[in-house]
Amino acid sequence: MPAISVNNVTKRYDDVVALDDVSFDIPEGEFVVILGPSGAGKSTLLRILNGLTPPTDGNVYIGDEPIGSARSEVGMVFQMHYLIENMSAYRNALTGALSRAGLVRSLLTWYDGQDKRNALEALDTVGLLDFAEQRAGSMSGGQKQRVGIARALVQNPDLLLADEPVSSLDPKAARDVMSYMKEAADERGLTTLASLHQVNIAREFGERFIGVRDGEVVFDGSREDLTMEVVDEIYYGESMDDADDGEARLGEVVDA
Ligand SMILES: Nc1ncnc2c1ncn2[C@@H]1O[C@H](COP(=O)(O)OP(=O)(O)OP(=O)(O)O)[C@@H](O)[C@H]1O
Repeated sequence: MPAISVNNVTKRYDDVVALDDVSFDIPEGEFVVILGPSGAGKSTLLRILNGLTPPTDGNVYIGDEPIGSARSEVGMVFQMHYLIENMSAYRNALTGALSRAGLVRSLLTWYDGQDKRNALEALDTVGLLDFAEQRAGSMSGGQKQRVGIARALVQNPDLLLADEPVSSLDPKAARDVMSYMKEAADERGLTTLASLHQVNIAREFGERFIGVRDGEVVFDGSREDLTMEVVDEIYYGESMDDADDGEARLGEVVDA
């Protein structure tokens, strides 16, 4: 059984078709990168997988459960990390446990010993155990994003979703964050979907690539298949050979 099954999903916002009859399966433990230009539908797809947005048509299964009943199994890392700046990295990571806690425990923000061990282990996974007591607000962008990953891991998800997790970071910090995320996914056998704009970083860490353009899946393949021509097709809707100006526009995307 695939870890994720997306079946004929369409999402309309009034007359905007954000996703148009999208289908794919993802086997357990695969690390998938979603590529596509601004407005292609990447965030919409991740929000549907997280149960935050219902599809207009079609359905999504996480394992054998339809999405909606499986939200706490899904951890999410956002572009804006949404950390509580005046709390320590450890306290922020710990809040990941609340998504699985009952209402009363959540309201009392009461954590048990296992939650605390999980938070420390997750901080260790992202290389921040020595910074556990540091205030999140005083951390670098890359460190904050790693705390965001730790918080998602504390949720003990089966599926990790990341919506442009490194787009606000410089290339070195972006690589660091992606390698911690990949390591965490490998260690824990997590199925992962990350949308990324930096094609070179995507190629380094992705095992499979799904290209989305105008709400449709226009590419689904391996690193070997993700040629410069394919990247241009995903981002510009035409191959380099067909481009009017013939400039190496992939460079714009790679350096973005
Ligand atoms: N809540 C909403 N209401 C109306 N239209 C929306 C809403 N959310 C997304 N859209 C539209 O759906 C389309 C897909 O948007 P989406 O945010 O999924 O794209 P994206 O690929 O994630 O873009 P970006 O890379 O800029 O984040 C766009 O045309 C967008 O304007």
